[in-house]
Amino acid sequence: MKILLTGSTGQVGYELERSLQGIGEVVAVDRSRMDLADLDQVRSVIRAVRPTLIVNPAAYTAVDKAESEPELAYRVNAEAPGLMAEEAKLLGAAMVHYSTDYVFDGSDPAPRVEGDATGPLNVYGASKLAGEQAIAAAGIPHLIFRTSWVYGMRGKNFLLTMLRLGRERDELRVVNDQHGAPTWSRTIADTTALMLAQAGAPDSAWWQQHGGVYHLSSQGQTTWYDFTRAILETAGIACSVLPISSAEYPVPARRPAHSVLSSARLMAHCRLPQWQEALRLCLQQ
Ligand SMILES: NC(=O)C1=CN([C@@H]2O[C@H](COP(=O)(O)OP(=O)(O)OC[C@H]3O[C@@H](n4cnc5c(N)ncnc54)[C@H](OP(=O)(O)O)[C@@H]3O)[C@@H](O)[C@H]2O)C=CC1
Ligand SMILES: Cc1cn([C@H]2C[C@H](O)[C@@H](COP(=O)(O)OP(=O)(O)O[C@H]3O[C@@H](C)C(=O)[C@@H](O)[C@H]3O)O2)c(=O)[nH]c1=O
Ligand SMILES: [Mg+2]
Repeated sequence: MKILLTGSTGQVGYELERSLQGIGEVVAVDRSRMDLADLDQVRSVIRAVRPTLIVNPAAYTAVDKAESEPELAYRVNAEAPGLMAEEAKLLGAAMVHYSTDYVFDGSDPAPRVEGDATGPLNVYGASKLAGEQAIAAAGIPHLIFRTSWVYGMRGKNFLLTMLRLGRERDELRVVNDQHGAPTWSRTIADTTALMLAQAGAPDSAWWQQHGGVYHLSSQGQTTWYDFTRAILETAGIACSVLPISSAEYPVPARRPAHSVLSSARLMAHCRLPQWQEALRLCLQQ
């Protein structure tokens, strides 16, 4: 199996490059080789590589910036994945894609299941939802993993931000009214590989039976405030943390209050760690 992997410089893409080695021959392309904002380039790279499987963790992930760059966010998060799916169809290839808890409006505190009504509150979430819909519309074998609050020891993420700020400052103010599940990039990559090992080639019956959208998050839930406390405590950093409301932390994009995902569908296939366990393992690296 020949795998075209995008976004290999990102948190999830970096881990995938390693996790997918056992699944097939990985052709990793970064932005310099395939810019998702350049749809002609996306098409020509896919036609040159001729993959059996496209794995697409590349995305426009700057949630606040997206509010002032909606066109670019939609091109990268919706049009490019839609085009990848159309090209996959021509090749008889399958596609793995990633989406977000921010497709939900967060009004319901109960964990969201895959079929629940969506209602993104911000441009990023809306553009990611449009990407999901474009892939589904192509009618190809596909897996879309919706994950949440991704962190790891590289790239830009909340964990690294808090480790830095916690060392620099005496006190942090962190929102305590947004609920979700922090998810380690390695959990996402390893789970992807596990599912692909079960799935087999794009023409196998597995895709018909088990394809579609899956929620993929750590188990349990927390708030950004409690996550920060756990990060600092686990890393042994002394810094006081003050819980605040979202209103006290003004930013351009609205975030959902409750975006906990139920990963029950996925857990019929594999195990997912508690968020505290994954955090501990990540910080041990
Ligand atoms: N980060 C999070 O908290 C969450 C992420 N997700 C989803 O998970 C997936 C993986 O996210 P994650 O790894 O965290 O994202 P990162 O922000 O860590 O990485 C994004 C990747 O996309 C690449 N990229 C961005 N714009 C372009 C472009 N125009 N052309 C080519 N490549 C581009 C980046 O390249 P470069 O290094 O050149 O910028 C980088 O490799 C995404 O689909 C995201 O929407 C879902 C929930 C939470
Ligand atoms: C740095 C900082 C942030 N915050 C708040 C802002 C925000 O509400 C929350 C988290 O900050 P972030 O900017 O990391 O959050 P955000 O960029 O919204 O993270 C999201 O990214 C996208 C890509 C996703 O798909 C989501 O699942 C989610 O992970 O913490 C504080 O309250 N205090 C602080 O000192
Ligand atoms: Mg962010």
